[in-house]
Amino acid sequence: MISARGLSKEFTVKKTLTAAVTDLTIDVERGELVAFLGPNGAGKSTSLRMLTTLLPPTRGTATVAGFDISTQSSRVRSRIGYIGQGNSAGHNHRVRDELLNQGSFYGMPRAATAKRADELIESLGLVGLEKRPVLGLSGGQKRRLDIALGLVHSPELLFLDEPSTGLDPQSRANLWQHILTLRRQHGTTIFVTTHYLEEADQFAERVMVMDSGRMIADDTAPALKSRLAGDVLSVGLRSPADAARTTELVSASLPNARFNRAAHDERVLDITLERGDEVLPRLLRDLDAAGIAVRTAALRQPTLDDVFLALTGRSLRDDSATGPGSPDSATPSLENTEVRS
Ligand SMILES: Nc1ncnc2c1ncn2[C@@H]1O[C@H](COP(=O)(O)OP(=O)(O)OP(=O)(O)O)[C@@H](O)[C@H]1O
Repeated sequence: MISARGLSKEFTVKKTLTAAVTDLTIDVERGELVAFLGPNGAGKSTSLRMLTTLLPPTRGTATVAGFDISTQSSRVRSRIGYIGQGNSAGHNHRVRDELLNQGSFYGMPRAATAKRADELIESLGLVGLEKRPVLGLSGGQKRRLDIALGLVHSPELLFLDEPSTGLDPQSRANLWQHILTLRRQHGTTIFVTTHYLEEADQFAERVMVMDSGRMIADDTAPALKSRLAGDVLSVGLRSPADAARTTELVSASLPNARFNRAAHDERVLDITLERGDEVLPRLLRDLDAAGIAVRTAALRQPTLDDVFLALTGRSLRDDSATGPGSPDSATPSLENTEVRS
């Protein structure tokens, strides 16, 4: 469904060159659900915009749904759905009319559009809201309408750029249920960017991780976790100095262990290691013998954030903490900047 080779995009703003995406080479099979992860500014949206023909690549090639993104862009567009960040602006059009308009935009016959609109209203939980102006929808309802709009022309492939950002946990869970149902019913290939690692872990069968414009991992979540991240032993100590002594002591006996201070509390040390369950009792004895008091100790299975930490030495969670749309997020402020590519 997607085959990209060396896809790259550079922007020049005020004579400064930004390599937003460098050498993106991926293959996505029909029916796959792929989560595309990365911190703010990693190049996820730019990749999506190239694959959806919205942005011409600086270098490289790609075919999407069987057609070349550069030379056959209208054929690509007619076969894909793209739901960008914050698609449905608040306006007075009614939900069902929006869907009908979208159908005519794609040149669909009116009767077929009406049938499709009603199917989508049903399957995306918008029944009862058909005549409601878009302005009057909740955040979760708007996102579901966005997805319905992206699906009117029955695309084989759906690109979703951070569909659940800004939604409360319940609406996020609900949105994902709809996405999964669509996929089950129609076999739609789904390519989704998200800041929520748990979502990628739980729902995607394949995870791609991007950092600084480059793809740094591409596998199933369990494979990435077992290959790149060990168990994480989180030890709560009395002081940052005790955390430093613990780091020294543990690294002497476990040279492969990796250490990370919790961002929220300098006294909490996360130790990434293998066979944490076997190591924990011995480690507690050693710390006790060294006179280091342990306040708390918890062992957990690795997460995708641990994978990112292992790959880059940074936490994806910390990088993403600002979230899109926040003052610290570079991309939205550039959205209207004129650029030369
Ligand atoms: N239109 C543009 N003009 C100039 N630079 C841009 C433009 N769009 C993106 N960039 C830059 O390209 C890099 C990648 O941005 P991109 O939006 O693709 O990242 P992202 O991973 O989608 O981030 P986010 O998670 O915040 O949406 C960033 O350094 C960004 O500032």
